[in-house]
Amino acid sequence: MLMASPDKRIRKNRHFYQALKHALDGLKAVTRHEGNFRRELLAALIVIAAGWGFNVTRFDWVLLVVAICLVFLFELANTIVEELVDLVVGPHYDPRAKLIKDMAAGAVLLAAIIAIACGVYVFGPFVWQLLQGGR
Ligand SMILES: Nc1ncnc2c1ncn2[C@@H]1O[C@H](COP(=O)(O)OP(=O)(O)OP(=O)(O)O)[C@@H](O)[C@H]1O
Repeated sequence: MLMASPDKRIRKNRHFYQALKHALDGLKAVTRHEGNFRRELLAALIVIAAGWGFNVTRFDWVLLVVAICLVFLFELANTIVEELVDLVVGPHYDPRAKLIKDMAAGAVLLAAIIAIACGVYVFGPFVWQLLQGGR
């Protein structure tokens, strides 16, 4: 279960900075408590470093950034679904809870497959060239 920030206010945000702080609190919580999110952050940093190293084209950068954002957004949505299901169902087995969580995990899996396909499209030719050069 994720831990909320200690701020106990439940009324509407009074100004933009308050809304921004709460949004950042949410991102901080998911980064601190979700191992998958941290692993994806590390993978994103490696992909960005590889993009730099191989000096990929602007189009390739767009593909990589969209792929990275896609995975982060789906992982965030999956975490929200898990938290909501746990809030409603609690520590009990419920076949609908299982279905909902499995579908949310399936959505992350699809996003990850799309991201991997983008990675193979961008880096595949470089890796192929390296392998050819090594022979
Ligand atoms: N209340 C429940 N009733 C039935 N099945 C559940 C319930 N909670 C979780 N499950 C099953 O256990 C799996 C893991 O659920 P859990 O909430 O622990 O996700 P998780 O392992 O933290 O996922 P992630 O790795 O994406 O964070 C779910 O995909 C689902 O199949």
